[in-house]
Amino acid sequence: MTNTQVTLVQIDNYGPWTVTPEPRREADLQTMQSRLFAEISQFVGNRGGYAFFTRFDNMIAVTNGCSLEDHALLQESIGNRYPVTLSLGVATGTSPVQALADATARLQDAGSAQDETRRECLEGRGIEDGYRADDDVQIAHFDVVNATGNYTDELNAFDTFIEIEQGYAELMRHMRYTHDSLSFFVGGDNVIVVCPDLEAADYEEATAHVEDAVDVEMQVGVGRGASAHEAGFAAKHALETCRADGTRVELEWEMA
Ligand SMILES: Nc1nc2c(ncn2[C@@H]2O[C@H](COP(=O)(O)OP(=O)(O)OP(=O)(O)O)[C@@H](O)[C@H]2O)c(=O)[nH]1
Repeated sequence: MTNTQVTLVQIDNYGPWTVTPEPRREADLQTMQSRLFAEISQFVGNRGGYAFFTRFDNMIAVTNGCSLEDHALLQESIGNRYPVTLSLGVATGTSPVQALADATARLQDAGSAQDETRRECLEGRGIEDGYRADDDVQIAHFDVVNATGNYTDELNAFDTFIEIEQGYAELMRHMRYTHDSLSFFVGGDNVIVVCPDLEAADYEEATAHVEDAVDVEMQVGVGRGASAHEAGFAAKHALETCRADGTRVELEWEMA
């Protein structure tokens, strides 16, 4: 049974900061946001987690394997080196959506994202040592079938972007509302989805739904593991099998 540990990362009082004492140069904001994401991705990734940039002012991470002490160290390190601070909400659950909802509620209870007195909060709890299992995380790695041949080498780059984003938008909504899963665009034509215990039929249904709705064909490899990295790495191998065999869904634990 999955037990996903999810961390909501929120930049403290970021909206006001972007316009105080007057609006800051957009390129500087973009540079800082992407550097912050890189920091969080590296910090969490070194501990087996995955971080997703989502809206940049709010980022979401799968942090199985990261303790609350690790989270506090991340806050301290960012606070020492950047002009902004981070608040973190942490929660766990069999449903990634519910875990994220709980992590969000922890931060919302601590104060508004734009409350200048709410800084560097660390709220919630993670999975205690001794309670981890090898199948705590299920990750599905989706990708558009032959994106290069159908889109990248055929359409102008913006029209390709629209097609890929349409596929992502349909998939993310469907996985959220039908399969209790969190989907994140990670670049190119790839979407990484953090899932509860789903089966092959669920993934078959999801890819068929996206193709019916927006005419974008996807394939998916799925893995399980004690951490996002372990599950995600297994998913990447399963996706390689889709590419090699022309199959649409491969579950790493059901592969020969
Ligand atoms: N983040 C991430 N991006 C990837 C990964 N693999 C491929 N990509 C991105 O996806 C783009 C397209 O590569 P592929 O998905 O291999 O190409 P394709 O044309 O869709 O071919 P098939 O997947 O074999 O159908 C690349 O340019 C990368 O940007 C991955 O594991 N992670």
